[in-house]
Amino acid sequence: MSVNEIRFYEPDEPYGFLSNFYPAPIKVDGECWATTEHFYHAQKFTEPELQRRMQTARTPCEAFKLSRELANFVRRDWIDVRYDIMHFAVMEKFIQNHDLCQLLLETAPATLIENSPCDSYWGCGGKDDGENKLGLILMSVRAQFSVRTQHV
Ligand SMILES: Nc1c(N[C@@H]2O[C@H](COP(=O)(O)O)[C@@H](O)[C@H]2O)[nH]c(=O)[nH]c1=O
Repeated sequence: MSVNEIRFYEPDEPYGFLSNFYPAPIKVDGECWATTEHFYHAQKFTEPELQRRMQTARTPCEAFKLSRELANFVRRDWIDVRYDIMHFAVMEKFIQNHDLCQLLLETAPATLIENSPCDSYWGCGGKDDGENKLGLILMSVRAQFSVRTQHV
């Protein structure tokens, strides 16, 4: 692995704080979410009851699995809105968790890559040719915080 590149995936591995499964709580419109993963999956649903089930999932993995079991109820425009929702969630994660924001800034200028063998949209995918959208969002958020820090 090049020093110019940081790969992350599981929350308990090195750089695991970059994962959405990492326990970094956020509060949105007065509602608390244990991880960005809980929040992200809840946004797939319009029914408050289903959102609640995501919010109260015991682990991010449980929210992930539950959202797949409820695939028939996912909002129709999900593919169109998921990127912006993820960007919002990741931004909030680092706005609201200052220690993690500092760690994120310390990863610069490395390229951040979600090392997911099974996700070629959010991660690098099995053949390392995925879109790595989560890594791109993290770098975009890092750049925004970096600019803010320079102007303080
Ligand atoms: N599957 C996975 C991670 N990948 C995460 O799964 C989410 C993708 O959800 P979806 O858009 O429904 O396919 C997204 O947050 C992505 O970063 N991360 C982890 O630590 N462990 C996992 O097992």
